[in-house]
Amino acid sequence: MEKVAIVLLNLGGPDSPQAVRPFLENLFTDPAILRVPGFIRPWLGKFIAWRREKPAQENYAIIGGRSPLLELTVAQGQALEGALAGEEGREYRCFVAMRYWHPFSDEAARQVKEWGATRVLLLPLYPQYSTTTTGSSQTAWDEAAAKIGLSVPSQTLCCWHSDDDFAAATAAMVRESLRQAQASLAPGQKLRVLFSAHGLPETIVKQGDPYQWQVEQTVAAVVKALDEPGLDHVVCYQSRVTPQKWIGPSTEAEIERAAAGKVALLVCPIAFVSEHSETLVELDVEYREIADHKGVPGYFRVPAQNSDAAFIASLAGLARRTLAAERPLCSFRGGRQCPKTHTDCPHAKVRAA
Ligand SMILES: C=CC1=C(C)c2cc3[nH]c(cc4nc(cc5[nH]c(cc1n2)c(C)c5CCC(=O)O)C(CCC(=O)O)=C4C)c(C)c3C=C
Ligand SMILES: [Fe+2]
Ligand SMILES: [Fe+2]
Repeated sequence: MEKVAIVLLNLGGPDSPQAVRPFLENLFTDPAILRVPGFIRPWLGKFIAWRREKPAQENYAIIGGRSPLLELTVAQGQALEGALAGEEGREYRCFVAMRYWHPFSDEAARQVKEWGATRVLLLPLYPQYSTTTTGSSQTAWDEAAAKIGLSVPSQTLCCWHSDDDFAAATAAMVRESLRQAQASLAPGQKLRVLFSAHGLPETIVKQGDPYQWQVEQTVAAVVKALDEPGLDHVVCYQSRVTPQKWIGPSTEAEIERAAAGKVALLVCPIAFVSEHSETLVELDVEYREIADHKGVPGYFRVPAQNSDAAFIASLAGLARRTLAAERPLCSFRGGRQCPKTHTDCPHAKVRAA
């Protein structure tokens, strides 16, 4: 019997107000996030975390003082186990490895070893590859696996930005939200879909990160699956947290543009597949307030995928095809071949500057 451990890689989030500061310290001392010389990073990272603690705590306070990410990721794992169950000769078990808060990679690697996995599939819950997310998690996993002495064959499902089934599952959710939004708007009211992705400092994209290009591929695939001729839509970026220039247009700028044009908005989070502080607070509270204040004639949001059955089925298909090597395998396996630019991956392309 083959025992396949599917390790869900995710960001993690604080589980109490006291955890916000150490969570932020873990995030801002990650070399994939804070790209400054190593001797400055611990000091600068801790300083930025100290500065960010209060606003972040205030955000988490709105959703009960903690991130919902762990529960939602565990539920996705259970649903995925259900979708993969019953295969002859193979048993699947899902594990969760968070990058910046518990359970960390070494906790997950220990569990995988104890379970007696004969094979590992790393499944990042980020549809698009970024050196700051999947790349960073892969590095952390490799270090943890080496430390724990877990040495079974391992594959990484590095990115799935334009997978047909993922795009169809997302499009079905957008279609349902479009229908609800249109039903509550006055006849003839113009509506635009904002596909809002987490932003990234522009320098990181210039260094070869394929994230922005992959976000655009996701949006193109979802719009194609939606099949709504003439759909007014735009890709934009939210959650800027450092003073550098981040990729744009920003979601806030798009809200202002919609207000000026008297266009209603349906906002669809496109780079993260669970609800979290940036959907529940930034999109649902902060941006909604801006939209109301500026006079946007309607503001709606598409829910995140969470454990939506069609979405989970798309992950199951991706996992099966990757294990069977039917899906073009990314050269980014084991974190050794293209950890920096990821450019030699067959399904990653750096966006032209
Ligand atoms: C330079 C800083 C950051 C980069 C680069 C970055 C990239 C990045 N992040 C996500 C997804 C999430 N990030 C989340 C929280 C979060 N991210 C940063 C900073 C950067 N992220 C901070 C400081 C925080 C903490 C919250 C805050 O201070 O406001 C989350 C939410 C986690 C939760 O709610 O539990 C997600 C999700 C992506 C996809 C990405 C790059 C592509
Ligand atoms: Fe982030
Ligand atoms: Fe890839």
